[in-house]
Amino acid sequence: MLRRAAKSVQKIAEAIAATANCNVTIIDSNLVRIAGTGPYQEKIKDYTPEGSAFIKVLQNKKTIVIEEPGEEQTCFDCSERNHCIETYEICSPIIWNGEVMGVIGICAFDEEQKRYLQERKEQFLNFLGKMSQLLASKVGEIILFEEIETRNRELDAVIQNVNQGVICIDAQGRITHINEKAIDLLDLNHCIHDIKNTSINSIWDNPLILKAIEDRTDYFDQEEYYERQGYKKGFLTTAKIIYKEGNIAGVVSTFTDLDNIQKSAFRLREKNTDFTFNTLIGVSDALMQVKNRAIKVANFDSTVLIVGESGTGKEVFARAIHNASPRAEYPFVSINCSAIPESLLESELFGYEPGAFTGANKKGKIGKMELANKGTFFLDEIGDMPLFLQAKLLRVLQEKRVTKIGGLKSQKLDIRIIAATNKNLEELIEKRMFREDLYYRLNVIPLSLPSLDKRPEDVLVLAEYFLRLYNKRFKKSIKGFTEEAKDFLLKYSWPGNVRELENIIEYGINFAEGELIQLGDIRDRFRAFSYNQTKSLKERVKEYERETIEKYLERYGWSDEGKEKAAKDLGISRATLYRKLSQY
Ligand SMILES: Nc1ncnc2c1ncn2[C@@H]1O[C@H](COP(=O)(O)OP(=O)(O)OP(=O)(O)O)[C@@H](O)[C@H]1O
Repeated sequence: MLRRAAKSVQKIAEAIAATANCNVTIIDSNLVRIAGTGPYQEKIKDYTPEGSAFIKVLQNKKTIVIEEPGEEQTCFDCSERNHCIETYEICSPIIWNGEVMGVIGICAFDEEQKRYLQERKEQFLNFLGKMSQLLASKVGEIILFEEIETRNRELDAVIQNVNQGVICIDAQGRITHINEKAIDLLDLNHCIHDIKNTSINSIWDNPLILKAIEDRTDYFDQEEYYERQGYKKGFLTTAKIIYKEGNIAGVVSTFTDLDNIQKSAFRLREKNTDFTFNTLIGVSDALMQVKNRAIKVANFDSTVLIVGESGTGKEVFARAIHNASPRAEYPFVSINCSAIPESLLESELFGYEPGAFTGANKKGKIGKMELANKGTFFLDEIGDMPLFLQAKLLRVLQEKRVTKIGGLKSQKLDIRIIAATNKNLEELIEKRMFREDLYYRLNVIPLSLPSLDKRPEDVLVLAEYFLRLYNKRFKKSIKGFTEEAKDFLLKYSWPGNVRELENIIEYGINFAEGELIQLGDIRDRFRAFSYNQTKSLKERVKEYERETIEKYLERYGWSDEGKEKAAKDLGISRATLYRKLSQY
């Protein structure tokens, strides 16, 4: 420690030497001479003689006075005993935090100096004790300062390298720290004046960091919008107040680009459901025609309305369109209008401000439409949207702005809309259950997905595709299907379309024991096929489906939770279950 403060230690040694009119030497706890005056100056950095009195001072943490150097017992072990040039010496330990960090020695080299020290021995003992304390605290201070400097540099490196904007202000709102990322995010790169020490107000109108001071409250993950000279950006901000003795000393604010959060949230969420036109399987003309149309429209922002029976692939088409569009880097957010209770659908779509209604989350909520900003918003089962929301949705689509429930300010929206339904919207319009104006707004590019029974060429191609998919997922290596099983798959009417086919292949892979999936491995899934000969296949499947759903709901209960469990066990989405419930 003494070595780290060597320059200051030498200065203190010289000051003591001048006062005492003698020479001074200071050694550290490793017996290395750190400072010295007179003959000891040239011995700085050398080790002190072996067995010298310094070792005893270090060991015993006590001052030693050597009246007759070389003659006293203290000197008997010293390697320099016979060549000692000193005539008198006082050695005192330097103690810091209870540890000896070194020894300070005042030495006389002639009789005059000896007498001078001897006569003022008590005074010098006292003086040396004080000097040791001073030295210890000085060294401690230097080391503390060095450590603070190192921590500051580390902190600065962290602040500069985090992928978030960081701004620190003092209690008066003056910027004390701002990192490069913040400068980038706030578009301040071309600012000529130094931003540090200026008021935050001069670059940011009404920022959350100042609100934290006003409200004496920390803010966590708040949405905030920055606007300056035509440049606009949305952030997710956290502001933390720093207190000193109960008073606000400053605030540290960290903020992240809302766009990036959406992108990464989207990446995390969507990783496993990355559908592209390449993963849209099918060779039939009927499918290829819609696929080609979809590929053509993917590049443009036009609204798409996908119509098709349940399980025909409406959602995968929507995802493929999104992934092939310039919006692919941004979120694909979907909402199923029939799976969410009417009362919640509005807040799911538009979000709400803090305290908008009783029972609402205190922090408010971002609506799904806003979450989809810059990306694609998929409105599934649009035919099930209640009329009052249809009117609101229409307004949002017309104005391209959304207002949260309980909010006053509207937010600009840049989203592409893809809607889907398995209902006949024209019929719903006639029954006054769907707004005609909304229908025309959505039906810009209609895509009609053919049901699987209209494209038998796709059945085996899809079956092979799902076989590969689930082989990989379940680490199996089933090679294919027996002729009998293939024949059966081709004859079946597929009321549940591709989803049903997928479920059956997954089921078959679970039960197959040989290299090929046999009819016996999957027949159980078509139990309706084997009885009630007077009914058509479709009717029998429906009957079986109804019975199965009923059985599961009897088991789990008809509550929302029960329905969720039943849907999970049955391998269908909650939306499909609700639809089937109303159908049956
Ligand atoms: N052409 C296809 N290629 C590969 N997989 C497909 C295809 N069509 C549908 N699927 C699969 O079938 C299942 C059902 O598809 P999807 O959910 O898109 O249907 P949907 O029409 O939206 O159904 P619902 O109306 O019930 O919501 C999904 O697991 C999907 O992966």
